[in-house]
Amino acid sequence: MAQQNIIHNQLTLSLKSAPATSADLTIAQDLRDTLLANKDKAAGLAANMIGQNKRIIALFIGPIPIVMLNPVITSSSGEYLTQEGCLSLTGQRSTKRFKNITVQYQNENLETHKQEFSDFTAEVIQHEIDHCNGILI
Ligand SMILES: CSCC[C@H](NC=O)C(=O)O
Repeated sequence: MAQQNIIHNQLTLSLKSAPATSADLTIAQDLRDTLLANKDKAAGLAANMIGQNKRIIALFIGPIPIVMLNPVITSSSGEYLTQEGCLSLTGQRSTKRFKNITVQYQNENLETHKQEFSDFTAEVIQHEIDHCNGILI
């Protein structure tokens, strides 16, 4: 369980991540620790940003760091254009996002949840799921 370095290699970050299993819970803890260690500059992280190609993301919902394994967007609405940055890249880039999303994921106890998110939280989740698919802004 420890904070890890954020990687910036775009070739590595362009790989699609594999499904997460119960064998990957240490990665989930490391990702949460790394997010907390970067709380002044990061809203969210994906596991491939710490060199682990597994479908795990972490993000702040208010002050609370939330970890999601195998997140999938099951519905979305309200497309808009926005500008985003990324800890693994420099500068800001334009990207399309949805204002409202429904996400199915497993928590760190491997329990399945289905939840709706909106606005900035939804934007961060979309950004991190893109990372799981090897997509950078
Ligand atoms: C608005 S989405 C921005 C997400 C970004 N994290 C990188 O994966 C960050 O700045 O935390």
